[in-house]
Amino acid sequence: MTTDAPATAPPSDGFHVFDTTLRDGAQREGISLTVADKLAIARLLDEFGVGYIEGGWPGANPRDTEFFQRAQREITFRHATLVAFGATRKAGTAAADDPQVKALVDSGAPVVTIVAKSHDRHVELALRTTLEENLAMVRDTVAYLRSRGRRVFVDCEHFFDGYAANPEYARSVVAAAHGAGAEVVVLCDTNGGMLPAQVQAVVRTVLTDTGARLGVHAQDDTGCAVANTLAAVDGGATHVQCTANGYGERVGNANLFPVVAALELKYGRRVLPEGCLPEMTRISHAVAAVVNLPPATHQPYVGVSAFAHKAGLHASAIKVDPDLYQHIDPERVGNTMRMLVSDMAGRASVELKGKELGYDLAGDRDLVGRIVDRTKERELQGYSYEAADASFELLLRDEVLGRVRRFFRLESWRTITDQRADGGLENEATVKLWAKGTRVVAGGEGNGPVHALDRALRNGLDQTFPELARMQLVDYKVRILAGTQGTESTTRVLVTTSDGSAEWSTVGVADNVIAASWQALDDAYTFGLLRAGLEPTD
Ligand SMILES: CC(=O)SCCNC(=O)CCNC(=O)[C@H](O)C(C)(C)COP(=O)(O)OP(=O)(O)OC[C@H]1O[C@@H](n2cnc3c(N)ncnc32)[C@H](O)[C@@H]1OP(=O)(O)O
Ligand SMILES: CC(=O)C(=O)O
Repeated sequence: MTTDAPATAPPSDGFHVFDTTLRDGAQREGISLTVADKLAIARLLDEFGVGYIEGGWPGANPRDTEFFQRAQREITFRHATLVAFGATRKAGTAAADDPQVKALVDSGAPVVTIVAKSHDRHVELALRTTLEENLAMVRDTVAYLRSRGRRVFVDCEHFFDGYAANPEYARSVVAAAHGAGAEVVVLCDTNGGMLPAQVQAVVRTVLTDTGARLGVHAQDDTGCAVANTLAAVDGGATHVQCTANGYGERVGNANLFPVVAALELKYGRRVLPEGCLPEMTRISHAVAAVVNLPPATHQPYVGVSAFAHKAGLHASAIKVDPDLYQHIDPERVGNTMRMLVSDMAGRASVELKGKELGYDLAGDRDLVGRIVDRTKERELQGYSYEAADASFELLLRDEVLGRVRRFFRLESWRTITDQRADGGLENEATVKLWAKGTRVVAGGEGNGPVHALDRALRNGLDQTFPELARMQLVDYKVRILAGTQGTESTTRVLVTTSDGSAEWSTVGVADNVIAASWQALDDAYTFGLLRAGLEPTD
């Protein structure tokens, strides 16, 4: 991939999806990527089918320099071209003598993006040079990189603010870059303060005035980065710079996923290779896992809540046709529709949820009505079934069967916490249970009373149900529901359990946190045993 030979440009009508997660995305507070992380993200973005991956700023730090060396050795890109980012030469030096520019060539990346000042005030205050010298810096750097066989994109920093202050100068920077051989001149809303109508108008005018191929790079400080990116496309831009999940400096950048989905599904523009769009949800979540941030649940298109329906009225229409309350079929972006059951549910919500869980409730109005009523009663007591699918499934199952069937029944539990004089705490629990007709008494110790209770329960049941060994609690949340009553408040406990191949969530509600935890644990293991294919005997 390393080359000093002339690079081949893509077809002139080829729209560019340019990803800068590894450069601008990494500028987000809280993200710190290793080289291995960057390689993993580059692979994911290539799988997703973006055209360009800006990998970082070679020469600015050893990590980015190493990334370019390793990416070209270790990754066979199927769709993407690797891009190195840097700046125009320093004022008063030749581009060939500027170590920063040399590092861009040495990176071996076939495409280089250079950031250039296009706002006169920035040239004078930040660069501390003349307007004419800045134009020369742009021309020289582009021409030098072209002479070394690189395709060049120029990011005009603060373009829209600069255009508002001095349109003639901002335009002259675009013309200088274009004239020197830049393939795309990217108009940047660096401070993120623009609104869509402004962006569209400026892009359209600059396109007419300069004839340069234009791109857009929008920061999200007004919450309009995606809209501004699409407005630029409306104005004639054919290159969009985005980041996965909108990661980026300050509040972030234009989010790659809604931008690409809008271009493909709303504009009808093919910007990804065939078959890549349905990978979108998986890729978004996988990138979040690598950067070690939780995936945003309410992110458009790819969030777990993007197609989750809670209101009963919505469900009743969705039962007839999902299109009535969804702007697209979620499968087109690899997501799924989900029904949430809560006290806002109606019969249709329960029927659809039942179907999702494998129960055909259609045609039994009384049964569905009983499930709705029971759900609403329990929600009033503090249960929350939208976050506890497994507990809802047990409730539904009990109603369908007309009675409660379980693998084990509680006789009693007890926990003891000892505070020792040396400050240490000891927690013990005892459970008395009935399972398969046998009375079981078991104890357990733990680093808290709930942990001890969980251990006691498992100690009591592990001989009878060896399947429990595969299950473990992966999350435990407590919420106090009636805050005004202080320590007498009702407590809701949500537990998430995993058997290594799936996770499920259960809920318990009681005045006492340990009693609420017991209910959630009871549901968790009951559901797990059902999932393992066992039938309750009791
Ligand atoms: C809008 C954006 O997000 S652009 C991307 C910004 N990304 C980053 O800054 C991350 C990586 N940056 C770095 O590692 C460092 O800032 C480096 C290595 C690039 C430079 O570090 P230093 O040499 O110590 O300089 P420092 O960061 O203090 O200042 C930047 C210098 O670049 C100059 N500069 C800023 N923009 C440009 C430009 N478009 N063209 C040329 N020079 C520029 C500044 O005037 C300043 O020059 P000076 O050193 O003569 O004062
Ligand atoms: C180039 C860039 O990151 C910006 O102008 O915001």
